Amino acid sequence: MIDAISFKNGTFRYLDQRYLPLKEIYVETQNYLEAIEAIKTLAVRGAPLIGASAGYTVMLGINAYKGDKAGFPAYFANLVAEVNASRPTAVNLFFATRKMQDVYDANFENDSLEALFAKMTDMAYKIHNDEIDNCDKIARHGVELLKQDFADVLKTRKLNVLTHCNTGTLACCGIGTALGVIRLAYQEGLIERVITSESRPLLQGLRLTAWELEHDGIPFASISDSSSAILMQRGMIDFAVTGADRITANGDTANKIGTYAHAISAKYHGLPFYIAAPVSTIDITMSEGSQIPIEERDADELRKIFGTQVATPTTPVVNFAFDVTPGTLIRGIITEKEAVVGNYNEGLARVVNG
Ligand SMILES: CSC[C@H]1O[C@H](OP(=O)(O)O)[C@H](O)[C@@H]1O
Repeated sequence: MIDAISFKNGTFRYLDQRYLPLKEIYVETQNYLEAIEAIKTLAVRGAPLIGASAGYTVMLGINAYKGDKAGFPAYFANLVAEVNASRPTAVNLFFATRKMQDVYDANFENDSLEALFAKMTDMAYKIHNDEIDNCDKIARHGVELLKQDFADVLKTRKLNVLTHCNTGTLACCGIGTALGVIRLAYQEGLIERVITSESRPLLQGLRLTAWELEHDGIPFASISDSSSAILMQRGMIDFAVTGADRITANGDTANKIGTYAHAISAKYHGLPFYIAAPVSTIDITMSEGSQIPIEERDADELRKIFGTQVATPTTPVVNFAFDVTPGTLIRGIITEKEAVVGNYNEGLARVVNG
């Protein structure tokens, strides 16, 4: 499996995804500010991977602390605030720093700093390992839902699936969320071909998902984001499944920009649209999607294509990195605990609190 991130002997190591698929460049750092920059610049990206990286980033910051116990609370509070400020939409980041905060809250008073840091290190590894395990469970629940929804079609043929952005090992630590469902479905003979939309402007689909599928030998074709409607119209797509960065209590889902357009087109063509995501992506403190902070990124991400100027430097740009798909457009939200089909307020509360 691709080694997207790891943490060993106080060093955070990551595959810099900005250079994929043409170059595989690994970076090692013990500096938490460098790790934060890697998250900000999408050198490491993908909601579950951002969460795992945030846990390790907190560990880098803790390991750099040279003061006494009395000074640690203020240092730790600032460290968590800096990590939380790296990217606003993927709730997994805040889920991870919350888990590290919980270990601090439960143990700071009675533990030495050394004992506390050992427990926080364990938590950082747990966050990462849990996301790896979650992918396998999500994949299983997703395949069972596909077998249920396409029972008749699967008697005579395999399915063609659209996915957006990258939700594989590069984004999720394990086999992936949406791409994990696709990988297992392919292994079990359900999938004919994967359609990967390029995911402008940073091309996570064209660069990263294509690289992972090519690596696996799974049949696929890449398309421009605006091509999904004609492929649906021509019967070249049977369903779509994507990941998520934040899912609110009613099932509204923030994901890579372009997801909403695919979901509208799927609805128009009568095709099911699924979301695959771990429970760490569900934020039931938010009742609906309009509350989700949507990251706006630098205008040059559109004006340039990987360093090549394609628009004038003064071209006005609106560059939302995510959009929100209403739960009403989503057939099912597939988590590691179960696939929630409709009635999201009740079902998502069940998987979060259960
Ligand atoms: C399962 S990864 C979730 C999510 O993260 C990606 O965003 P980014 O590449 O900006 O980190 C994309 O929205 C994926 O679907």
